[in-house]
Amino acid sequence: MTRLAALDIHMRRGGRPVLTGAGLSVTGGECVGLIGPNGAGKSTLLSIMAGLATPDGGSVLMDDQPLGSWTRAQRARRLGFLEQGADCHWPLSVERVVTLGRLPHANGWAGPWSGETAADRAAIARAMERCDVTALSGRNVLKLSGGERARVMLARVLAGEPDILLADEPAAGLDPYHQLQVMELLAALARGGMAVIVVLHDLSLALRHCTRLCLLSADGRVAADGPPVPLLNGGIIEQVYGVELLRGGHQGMPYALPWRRLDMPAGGPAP
Ligand SMILES: Nc1ncnc2c1ncn2[C@@H]1O[C@H](COP(=O)(O)OP(=O)(O)OP(=O)(O)O)[C@@H](O)[C@H]1O
Repeated sequence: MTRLAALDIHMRRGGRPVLTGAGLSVTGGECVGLIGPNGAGKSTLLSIMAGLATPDGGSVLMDDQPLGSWTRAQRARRLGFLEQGADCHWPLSVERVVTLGRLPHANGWAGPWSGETAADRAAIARAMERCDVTALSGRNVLKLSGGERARVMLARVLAGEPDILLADEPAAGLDPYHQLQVMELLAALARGGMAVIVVLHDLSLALRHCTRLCLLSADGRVAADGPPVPLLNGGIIEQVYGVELLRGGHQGMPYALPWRRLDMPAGGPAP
């Protein structure tokens, strides 16, 4: 069954149309890469699917029921949303920030850091380990590097053990090791049954780790939606981004590097 679906979404922002009939769905076991140029509406679509923005037209269904028919608490337990550039502005320890991710499960806690159950503590520890932030546990989150903080914010979402994860550029700002680690984690979560949608700008990460790609074009529509390799070979990605891609393969996996803007001469920029 489709776990989360956005159907025929229309949305205006700042007085102009951003999404013009976009649709996207995800089932358990899928890791869907949402790609497209800056401003195409990827974050807007994700926030609509998370129930944080109301579209001008179209609908969002969770388990085939309108998202609005689920209570806030039900949504919070099932839908994990990592917004673009998610951050924490309070001087809390890493462990406390991650613990906040358990709030949707806090049946009558006296406070956010008291009365956690063994299940809460296990989920917090697992999320921290998966995001490689266990060693940072006692550190003030405001004193971490940007990339460390990004991993803590992902751990906070995973601590809630959602069965749908919407992650907006979780690899942005991470070093190559942690980019791979985060993408391997998302792919593994999907293989374990989670429904994952991840916004990405790195096409090689998207090709390698996603089971499907959804390409939004600048006019706010879905230009293509399907398995990564045929999508890449079809040329639509290059057309929508306006770039030539340097394509290759390694160990049976494809990669694609932005090589040349299509509005530049074939030899590239003048020296
Ligand atoms: N609060 C807002 N008010 C006005 N316009 C907005 C607002 N939020 C987003 N927009 C506009 O909506 C369009 C889509 O923005 P969105 O953030 O969804 O794009 P995106 O595809 O995620 O881009 P990026 O790849 O740069 O993150 C952009 O043109 C943006 O300027």
